[in-house]
This record gives sequence, structure tokens and C-alpha cells, in this order.
Amino acid sequence: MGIQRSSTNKPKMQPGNDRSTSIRASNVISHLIEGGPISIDDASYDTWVVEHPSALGSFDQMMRAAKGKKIAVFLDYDGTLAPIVDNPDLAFMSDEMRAAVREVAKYFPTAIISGRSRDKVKEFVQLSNVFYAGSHGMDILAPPRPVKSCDGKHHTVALDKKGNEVLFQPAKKFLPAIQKMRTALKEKVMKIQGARVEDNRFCISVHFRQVREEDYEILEKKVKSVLEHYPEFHLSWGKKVMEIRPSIEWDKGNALEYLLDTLGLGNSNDVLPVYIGDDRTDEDAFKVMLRRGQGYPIIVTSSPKDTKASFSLRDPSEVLTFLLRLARWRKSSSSSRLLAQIWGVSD
Ligand SMILES: O=P(O)(O)OC[C@H]1O[C@H](O[C@H]2O[C@H](CO)[C@@H](O)[C@H](O)[C@H]2O)[C@H](O)[C@@H](O)[C@@H]1O
Repeated sequence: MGIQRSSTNKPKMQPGNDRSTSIRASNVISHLIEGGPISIDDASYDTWVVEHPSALGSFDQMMRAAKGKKIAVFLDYDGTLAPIVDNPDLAFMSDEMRAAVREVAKYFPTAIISGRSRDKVKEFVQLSNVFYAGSHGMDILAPPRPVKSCDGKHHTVALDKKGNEVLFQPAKKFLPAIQKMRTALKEKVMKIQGARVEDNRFCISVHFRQVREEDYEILEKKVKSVLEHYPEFHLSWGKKVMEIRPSIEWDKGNALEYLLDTLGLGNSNDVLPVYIGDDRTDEDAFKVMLRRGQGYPIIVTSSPKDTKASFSLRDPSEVLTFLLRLARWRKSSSSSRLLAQIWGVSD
């Protein structure tokens, strides 16, 4: 583990950069910011979806290939389990979605991997049968299975009070600096109407969804002027948000592998991770899945986007349908297995 990069890595903010903006109507820069580059030409969703087929349309095929495999489910929060809304404090998931996640987690090990703080995402999700990874995977509460530490330097592993869960916080040493930076950022941007600094524990989000377009540039300058004093941190761009985090080689992809390890599935050839996410940071997990040659990376998007995902879902309502089908599939295959055992036939 070491310093990854110390400066910004994305172009300037531009107006109209919501990921839901149609690629046909938008400029390319806007997609560089929120979703990753895609060719300027009229790449329509219909063309794009051929390369990234709908996980609903492909469901039967996916599940046929999953037969006999150990499925583990990984879910992003904002834009995946909850729709994107103006006020990040009000990004609630629906009761239906909660019930669906609960149901899925009954049958498969399930983890939520979010950019939010672990406490915040738990507060939103309110489920006790899932694992939570906050701060883009830099704060994980997982079961105490054999832990494969990366290099033993940055990693802090501690048992919780009950001794039955392991807290993994590879960026713990950065906390004092993060707190100082958060205070500085709040002071700097407080006069910009609509700007909002969110405490995500091991990272900081500076939101500009409610900032006037003419103030984007000054906001970006102010944020960068604070970041200059913190060379061990870097800035990345999400959906109308600037995210500042420690430059350690740890992202949602590492978190996915860490969770697989702690779930005892790390070395298993027959494991099949299903990862659903909508954001640039989820691409880190998709890359890991591609490298491992395992699982179903599923992107949530309603417009064409450059992605490593193999499958797609349009929006959280399709995520809901997918999760319900997944749970139902498992339930019915367990009942048929049981019946087969009772009747002495193989399924
Ligand atoms: O990894 P995630 O769970 O997807 O978290 C990524 C960021 O999500 C949140 O911001 C986004 O959703 C907000 C609520 O819908 C929206 O207002 C904002 O514009 C989006 O960027 C969260 O507030 C951030 O802290 C997370 O980093």
C-alpha cells in the first residue's frame, strides 16, 4: 500500500452533468465528470445495451450459469438502492427496497459498499443481516473470518465489543487530517450558496447539486486551495460531488475482495459475486471482478456510459425487481432441491 496520487484527476465542473442526462443531448465533458467517457457520436441506449445487456432480460441465463455456485451480493447505496435526490440527508430507500435486500440477505451473504460513512449508510438501510462497508470501503464491519491483511502497515483490525465482528479501517491514521480538512472546507465554501460538505468519516464529499452553475468554478478553486495543503489526499468526481479521500491503494474493489476473504469465499473457484452499482467508484469493483474472472458486475444507468460492467439495470426500481427475482429464484431452487431429496431424485 502507498501513496497513489496526490492531485485532482478529473476535468473542471461543467453545468448539466447529471448522469441521467441523455448522451444525445449532453456534451461529452459532462459525461467525463459523472460517468466516464463515451464516444461523442449518437450512441443510443439501445446500441449500448447490446454490449451491457439488461440483468432482468438476462436473468434466466445468468442463473442457469450460477447453478451450484456460491453467490455473494454486493450493493452500492446512492443511485442503486435509493434514487438520487437533491439533499443527501434525505436519500432514503423505500420500504420495498429494504424488504427486498433483507430477503436477498436471507439466502446470500450480502454487503452494502458505499461512499457514505458506515454509520450513515446503516442508518439508511436499517438491516441487521447485511455487512456494511462505508467510506468507499475504508471502513468495514465484517465477520471475524481469517483476515488476509494487505501489508500490515495501514490496516487496523479490531474486534468489536461483542467480539463477533471485525472492524477494518485501513485509513485510520488519516483521521486527524481529515477532521482538520473538513473544518477548513466548511469554512471555505460556506459562503457559496447550496454547497454542502458531508462527513463520510474517512472521506469528505463536497456537493454542488444545489450550487448555481456560475459558482461551480469558484467552488472548485476553493476546494482545491484546501486540498493543496494535504498532499496525501486526492480529489475525484462523482455525481455532482467532489470526493476527497486519502491516497491509499484501497477502494471498493479491495473492499469486495476483503469481504470475500472474510466470508471465507476468497479462494473459492465456485464463488459468484453479484455487484450492483451506479457510480465511478463502483468501477473499481467491476475491474476486480473482471480480473478474477468471476461474477456479474451490473451497472445502474439510464444512459450509455463507459463501464467495465457486463450487465445493466436502468434505475433503482429495476434493482428492486432484480433483487426480488434473485431471492425468489433461490427460494424456489431450495424448495425444488428439498423436494428432490424427499422424493429421492436429483434436480
Ligand atoms: O457509493 P455511494 O453509496 O453511491 O455514495 C456516493 C455518494 O453518494 C451520495 O451523493 C450522491 O447522492 C446524493 C443523494 O441522492 C446526491 O444529492 C448527490 O448529488 C450524489 O452525489 C453521498 O451524499 C456522497 O457522500 C457519496 O460519496
